[in-house]
Amino acid sequence: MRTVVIGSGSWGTALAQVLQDNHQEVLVYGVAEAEVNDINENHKNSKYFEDVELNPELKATTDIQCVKGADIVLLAVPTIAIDPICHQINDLLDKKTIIINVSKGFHPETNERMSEVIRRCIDEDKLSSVVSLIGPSHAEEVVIRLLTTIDAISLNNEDAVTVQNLFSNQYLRIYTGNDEIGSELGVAIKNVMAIASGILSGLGYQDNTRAALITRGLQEMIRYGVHFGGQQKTFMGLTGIGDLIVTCTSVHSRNFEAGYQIGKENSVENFFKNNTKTVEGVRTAKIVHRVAKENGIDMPICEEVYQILFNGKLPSDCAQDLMIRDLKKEF
Ligand SMILES: NC(=O)C1=CN([C@@H]2O[C@H](COP(=O)(O)OP(=O)(O)OC[C@H]3O[C@@H](n4cnc5c(N)ncnc54)[C@H](OP(=O)(O)O)[C@@H]3O)[C@@H](O)[C@H]2O)C=CC1
Ligand SMILES: O=C(CO)COP(=O)(O)O
Repeated sequence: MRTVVIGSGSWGTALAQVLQDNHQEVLVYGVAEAEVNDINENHKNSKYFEDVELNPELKATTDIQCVKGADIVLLAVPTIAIDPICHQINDLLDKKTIIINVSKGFHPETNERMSEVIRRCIDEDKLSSVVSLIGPSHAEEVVIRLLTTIDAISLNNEDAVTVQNLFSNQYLRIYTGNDEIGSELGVAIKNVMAIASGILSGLGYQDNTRAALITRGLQEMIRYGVHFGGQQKTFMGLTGIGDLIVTCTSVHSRNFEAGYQIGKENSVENFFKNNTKTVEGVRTAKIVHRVAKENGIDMPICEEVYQILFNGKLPSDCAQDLMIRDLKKEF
């Protein structure tokens, strides 16, 4: 099986290295020449991983033609780039290909999940199926081979098992599943919760508050996911509580880090002025606000994050407002 990884950022590099470690045929395609040269010449991707020595066999290219003849294409670009990238590669694919999605979020205009975007953009005769390879996994840890478990989620079980076998090894364990809706909604919305968790930490709140955020945040994820056809049990798994924990508690999380700065400064101004990182939860907060309103889904934590990011509400006021809402039963 020949795999092309589109995106020479942090997750693309870490996942390509997994395949290289597994002695699979793999090539990274990147738009940034500096990243591609760094991988080929120095066996590093210093922009994302500083001094980490990559598998020296790993190779990268800036030539998109490399997609031709691929059995598997793994898309490791931000959600906003999935639609244009799919249109770009559609003309180059020459057989039924497994497309692996690892992005967490929604299409910025249509609200589609990533699998839906890919199925819309890739011709039916060129697509075997979409497999979402998602779960609690910071690239910074996978790239140094720390033990990690994630899911290969697909409507096509055979392709999910193919991906499971290709990527699994002694430091990465892949489970399969078929609840595409529940899984993709879980990993998208947890990014909003990670921003909330960072905000609360930046404001000075500690362990009790984070436990409350994770527990009540999970209820919001379930409410939203089940409304759109996801299975409740999925949210108890790697793409639900698993991914929620890892991003709400980790210094590696860019969503948490963004929230932390916003909470610390009690303002979004500097974040929006200076941020250059992929912080998917920001766009997701906007979409969840819109969709939840249209569908009458109660998402109080997501709504406060939206108000902070886009309506100028003070983070400290949001934390207090969540506490003084009408009292109710837990379940
Ligand atoms: N990093 C992680 O630990 C994890 C990330 N994810 C998800 O993976 C997705 C990708 O994130 P991640 O790798 O972290 O992001 P990064 O910011 O680390 O890297 C993104 C890469 O995509 C490139 N890129 C952007 N637009 C295009 C395009 N149109 N064509 C080709 N390349 C493009 C960027 O190039 P340039 O440098 O030139 O901007 C960069 O190399 C996100 O949805 C994220 O939520 C999921 C699990 C773990
Ligand atoms: O999705 C992730 C870990 O599972 C990565 O989180 P961040 O995008 O917040 O860094």
